Amino acid sequence: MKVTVLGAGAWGTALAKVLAEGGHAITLWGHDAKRLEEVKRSGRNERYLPGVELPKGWQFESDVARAVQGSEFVVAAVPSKAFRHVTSRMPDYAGVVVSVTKGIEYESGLTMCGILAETAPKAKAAAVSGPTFALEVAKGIPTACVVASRDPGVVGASQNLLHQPTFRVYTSLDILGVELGGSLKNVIAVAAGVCDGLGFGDSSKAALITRAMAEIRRLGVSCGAQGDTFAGLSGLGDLTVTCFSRLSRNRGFGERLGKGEKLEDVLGSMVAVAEGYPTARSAYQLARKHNVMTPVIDEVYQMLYEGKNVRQGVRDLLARDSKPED
Ligand SMILES: NC(=O)c1ccc[n+]([C@@H]2O[C@H](COP(=O)([O-])OP(=O)(O)OC[C@H]3O[C@@H](n4cnc5c(N)ncnc54)[C@H](O)[C@@H]3O)[C@@H](O)[C@H]2O)c1
Ligand SMILES: O=P(O)(O)OC[C@H](O)CO
Repeated sequence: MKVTVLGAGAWGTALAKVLAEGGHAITLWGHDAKRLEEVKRSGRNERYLPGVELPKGWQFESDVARAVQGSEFVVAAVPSKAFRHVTSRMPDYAGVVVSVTKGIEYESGLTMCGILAETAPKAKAAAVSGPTFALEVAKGIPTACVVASRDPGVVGASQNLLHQPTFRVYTSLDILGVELGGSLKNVIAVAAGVCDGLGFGDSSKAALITRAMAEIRRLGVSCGAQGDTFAGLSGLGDLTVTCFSRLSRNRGFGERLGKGEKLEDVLGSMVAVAEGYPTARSAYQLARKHNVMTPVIDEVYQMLYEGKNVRQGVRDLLARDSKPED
């Protein structure tokens, strides 16, 4: 198959490698032509995937419309803040677009496939999520993910495309649930990182994850997703790995805040995207819109957008009224 990958960061490059190893012809698009040229020249993407040798024979393209022309599949792996802009440059594309971006647009409350329906209405949308760190996937370390679409034909074709010996792909028809699971876990991972930065223990984190799972499910179901989806790879799977892994940018972001670094300094020094930062604001707004109780998301939002002290945030979470576990 001819596959275009939009996004030459860690995840786009890692998936392009997986797909190339599966025998597909890759065109890689990146918004930074100079960096793309460097990847082409060196056969590596050292900035985002250090030490990983890339397969040969890829096409490199810095124009979106040209990049997607003639491709049966597009994998969209750009940061959520750029998703609307990038996909609006392929308005007539009518093949399958698999979004692997995790986020919720603040202005519209839409997930990436919701945006795609506006920017590329002829495209057939699918979304991937699950416990998948780019560096691990690029090194062939086994994992599994879920691909979702409302169209069973699209979901089957996307599964066939992505499934590789060390990259196991399950299917789902709950595209909203899969997208929300992958997006909301990033906000919780920031909270998990704060716990690490404050020197809390594994028990603290397990308690946080379990209670956060309840609120992700509540919010997701209120938005129209299926509750069971959040017990799967895009919910429990992705939440667990992101909250515990040393590789997670979102967890690491929270850890630095927990250790007392200033938000502006942390944001200013990050090379890679931490989607939990913008998603905290979108999720907080979504929870208000649907009138859903989201105590962990609310605390993360207040720490990131209202200057709340991280220790006070933890104290307030623990001081909430006693209640039954539901
Ligand atoms: N890295 C992972 O392990 C992983 C796994 C699953 C999902 N994701 C998701 O994939 C998406 C992309 O993440 P990533 O890890 O590849 O990010 P990254 O930080 O590694 O790379 C970001 C890429 O986006 C580019 N970029 C920055 N601003 C842009 C703009 N305005 N327009 C277009 N491109 C722009 C950068 O040049 C870079 O190539 C995120 O939503 C992330 O949550 C990442
Ligand atoms: O490094 P993070 O925190 O962006 O997480 C990457 C992936 O979403 C993990 O599945």
